[in-house]
Amino acid sequence: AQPGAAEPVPAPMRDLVWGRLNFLHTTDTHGWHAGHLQEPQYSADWGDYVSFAHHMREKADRDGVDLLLVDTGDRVEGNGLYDASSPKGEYYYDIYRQQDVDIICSGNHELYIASTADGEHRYTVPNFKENYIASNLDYIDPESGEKTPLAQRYRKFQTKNQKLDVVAFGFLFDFTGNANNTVVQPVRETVREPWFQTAIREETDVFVVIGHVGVQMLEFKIIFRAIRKANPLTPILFFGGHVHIRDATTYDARSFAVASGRYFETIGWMSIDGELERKALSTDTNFSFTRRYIDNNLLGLHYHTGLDANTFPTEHGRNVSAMITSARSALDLDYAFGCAPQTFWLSRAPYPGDDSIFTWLEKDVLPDIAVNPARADVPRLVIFNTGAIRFDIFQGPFTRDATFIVSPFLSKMVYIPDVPYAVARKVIGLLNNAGKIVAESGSESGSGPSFPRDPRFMANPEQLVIHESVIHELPVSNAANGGPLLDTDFQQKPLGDDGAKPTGQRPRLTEGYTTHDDIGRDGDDTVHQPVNFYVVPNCVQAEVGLPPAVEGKENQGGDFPEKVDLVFLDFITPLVLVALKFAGGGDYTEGDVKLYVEGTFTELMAGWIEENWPKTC
Ligand SMILES: O=c1ccn([C@@H]2O[C@H](COP(=O)(O)O)[C@@H](O)[C@H]2O)c(=O)[nH]1
Repeated sequence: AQPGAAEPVPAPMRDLVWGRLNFLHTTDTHGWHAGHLQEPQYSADWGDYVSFAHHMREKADRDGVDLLLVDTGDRVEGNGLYDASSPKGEYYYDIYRQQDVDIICSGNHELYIASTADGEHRYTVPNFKENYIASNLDYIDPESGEKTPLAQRYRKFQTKNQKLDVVAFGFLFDFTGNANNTVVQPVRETVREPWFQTAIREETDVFVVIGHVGVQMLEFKIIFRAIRKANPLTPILFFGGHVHIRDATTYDARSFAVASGRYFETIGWMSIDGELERKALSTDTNFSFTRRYIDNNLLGLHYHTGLDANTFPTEHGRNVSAMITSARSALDLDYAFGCAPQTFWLSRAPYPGDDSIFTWLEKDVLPDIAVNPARADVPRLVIFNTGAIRFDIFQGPFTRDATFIVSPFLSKMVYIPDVPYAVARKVIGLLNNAGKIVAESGSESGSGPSFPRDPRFMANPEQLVIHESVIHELPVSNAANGGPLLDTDFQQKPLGDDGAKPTGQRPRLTEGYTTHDDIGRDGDDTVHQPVNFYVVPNCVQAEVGLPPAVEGKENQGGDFPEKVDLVFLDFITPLVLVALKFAGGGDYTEGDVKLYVEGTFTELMAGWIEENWPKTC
């Protein structure tokens, strides 16, 4: 862990179940390779993961089984360690490559900006050579304009100890927001390609499909159906990501799919046991699959390896932690812009509400930063897509690191001047009910105006898959009160404890993930006190220079201006233009959209904090 990181706390644990073929999986790490310095349950760093993988590989070798490491993309954007340097990623590429990842692919965040995709092409692909797979992703060379696969389309290899044959693919969901130096082929087209049809007919013991794709998303189901059609009996293992949640499912009795969360809070575990050699394959062969979501917590990593603070760190792991420390220091990531007076939550507190980060933005920040001196007298509606905020703000120092953790994007505030208020006021509602509009407009069948991007992409990815708030009124288990662990609290062993302590001394539970996936409720390696999750809208809106809205009275005219400036983040421009059309505003185009304030939203927010929050805590 990094110097100053929160000390991990003991918690009740569930063991890992090893099989013949075992996997460790990371996804959507978004630059959090220093770990979560402020959260004890996720404070291990990439160096600790290097040590962990080393010990786990040694165990696999001792037991004659195999262990593979997988990463399913979105390694960048979302933390100062990647975002704070200029150019971005100056330290990240060398730190990330220290882990021996056996199968790796790209996420959408590697592709939003052309220079990030260039970085993937120039550094990560060569760093991981044949381990990098790009089944549906091409790169366009800036000099020659030539389009080539970003990496090989698939990989066939043998495992180290059992010499099992593996055919592996690496996919990205049908992403359309990529910069113009990459091409993402829709998955339904890729599975029809001759190379894919050849690959799925290779002789193999197991197929491994890794992808920056949620395990419940259509793209994985399409791939599953295509492979299964040609291979009725072969096990197919899926490793997914993108939607930032812990999740697992099966597509049939011989397949298993796991997604391992986000932000390096989770190291996913999957194992498969059974007679894997294809010569033994018959309709009677049964396989057993397990999954665990390992908290990225040093005590947990010690627990799963049977080691302690002295025996766990390897020299390589320590060196990687030191690389991260020196990068964080060179980037001055602990510099504090101000002191957050309270914690503001992204989805752990209801919106609107005093603890919601979006209420804070709407009431305090947006009215102050969305100011164009030349138009200061024009009332405005300022629309902000909630996906532009990525993480909570914790009470205490708000650092340079936190600016990128909270808001990593380069979005700027743009506007359309003098929009009739009667039209502009409808936009927020339309954006927040956009799915309905798409359906009602008939655009899915090709008629009527359509949203050029999936409108749900205005919110954070987890909001795409969790549609209702999850509110825990009471602790779910007796253990949640620090009471004795009962059988109903699953098969737990207290961390750092031989289980012999009197029940009164059991550790209290820390807050964290309590995952309920299609397999059950026993996936998390650590038993946590559950946290609430609140659904938030796609967009929120600050009204500046308008009379305070009175419920049901907006239509009464009088005090309301005839025209307003409609201000929004440039990321949602295509969606705002369509919403204006639906609102009866006619055909506004990109040509009507102008820059409203200089600087990125991230810079403006950091500036606001510097001016408005106390300098020290
Ligand atoms: O410039 C941007 C880019 C992205 N977003 C938001 O991020 C999510 C995508 O997050 P993933 O980590 O790729 O899943 C997207 O839906 C937007 O809400 C943004 O606001 N601005």
